[in-house]
Amino acid sequence: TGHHWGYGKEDGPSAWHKNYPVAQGNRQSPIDIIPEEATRDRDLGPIFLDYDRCTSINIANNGHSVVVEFVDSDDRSVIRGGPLDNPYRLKQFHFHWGGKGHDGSEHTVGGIGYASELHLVHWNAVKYRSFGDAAEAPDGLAVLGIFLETGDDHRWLHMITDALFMVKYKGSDTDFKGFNPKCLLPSSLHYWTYLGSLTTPPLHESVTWILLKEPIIVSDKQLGMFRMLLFNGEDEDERKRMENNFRPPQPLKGREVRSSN
Ligand SMILES: NS(=O)(=O)N=C1NCCCN1
Ligand SMILES: [Zn+2]
Repeated sequence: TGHHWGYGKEDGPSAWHKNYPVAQGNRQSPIDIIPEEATRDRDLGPIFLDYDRCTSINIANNGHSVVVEFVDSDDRSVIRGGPLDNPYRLKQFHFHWGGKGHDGSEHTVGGIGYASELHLVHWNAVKYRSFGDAAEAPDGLAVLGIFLETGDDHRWLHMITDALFMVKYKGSDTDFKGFNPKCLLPSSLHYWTYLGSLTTPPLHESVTWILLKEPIIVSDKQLGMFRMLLFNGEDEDERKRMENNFRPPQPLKGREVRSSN
């Protein structure tokens, strides 16, 4: 029942438009960011991440990615400033990655991909009464995107990779308390921003994207741990390694990309 979608040949990004026609809309994500074409906007101030009182709940394998969920029943952890008119509440973060030795980011920069991309998903609880309602509104969501580049071990990512064996199969989840995603931020909060969409079905055109220019560095070994996750559930015969769970860049359709100062 329902629309099953994935990242394979038959159910992957090129087929999503059949069940989700907005896939061919005018503000789809991800996109290729061309730095020299981005507008430096003097009115675009800094973003603020007030995560110090965030409350993580669990880590889960939803069959598409690995997701860490947060308590979002009050404004304990929000992103504000920059292009945003309201504070947006942190709801969850998840990753997209490639196969061994292959890039797996969703956004690209000057046509170049990164090894992986971290998405911190926030919703506008000032204007909307639930994440679901916000997800269907043009100013409902704000997703902070952080690129991951391979190099040295990331000193805090092990807190996540150490938990991945507990969520190997689709539909599995385990407690994951006391994790503050502030430890996954690069040193600079300079960013690009543009109006786009969710990069997975239902592909709602409700996201103000904020992409940090500076990537974080993680090791090949740490990234390899994500590839031990499986797309399939424990009850299914076929084992499908979770990798290449990214949508490729979509047409810009005349949109402006702005750059922070
Ligand atoms: N990759 S994405 O744009 O964040 N897509 C999402 N879809 C479902 C809800 C959370 N985010
Ligand atoms: Zn995502």
